[in-house]
Amino acid sequence: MYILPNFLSGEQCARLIDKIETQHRPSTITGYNGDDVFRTSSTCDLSPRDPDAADLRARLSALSGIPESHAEPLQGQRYEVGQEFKAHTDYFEPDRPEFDQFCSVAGQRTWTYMMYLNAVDAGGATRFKVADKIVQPEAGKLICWNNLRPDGSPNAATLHHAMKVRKGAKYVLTQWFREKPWG
Ligand SMILES: O=C(O)CCC(=O)C(=O)O
Ligand SMILES: [Fe+2]
Repeated sequence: MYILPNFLSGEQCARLIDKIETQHRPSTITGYNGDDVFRTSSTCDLSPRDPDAADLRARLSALSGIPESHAEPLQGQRYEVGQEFKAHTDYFEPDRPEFDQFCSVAGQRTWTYMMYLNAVDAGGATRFKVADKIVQPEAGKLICWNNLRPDGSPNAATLHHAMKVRKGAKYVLTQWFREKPWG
């Protein structure tokens, strides 16, 4: 895992928080596991034509060396007090029925690039249980990791939990990349 503080400017963070605030829907998960409170946050789908989304896609592509065409649409997440996303991985489980539906065109998710847009008053850290690492939200901080091992198999050590916000709100932006071009 890599961490890059101050990847986004304060102005860009504020502008993106505004966009998430004006447009968000309840978050979903790709494989229902019977837990209705597994992911309680809201999600904002940013248009690929949004100037900030386009700028970040280009910057993250340059940083990662992954072609822009492999980028999923940029997503914002918003957590209120008590909201969380329990321990999960970002790759799609190869043995689950939804695998073909989600991976048939663009393939598996490879790298996750996640940007924190604000510091949270209390709570809201991202805990990597297997890697035994806790990352604290900080405005503009980028964290990234590869969801796959060198041989292309899913890396279970990327398991992570967006812990409950205890005070204030939390906003993040996530850019996921795929093995093949998106759409
Ligand atoms: O909000 C976080 O700290 C993590 C979010 C996350 O893991 C996800 O959206 O896949
Ligand atoms: Fe995640």
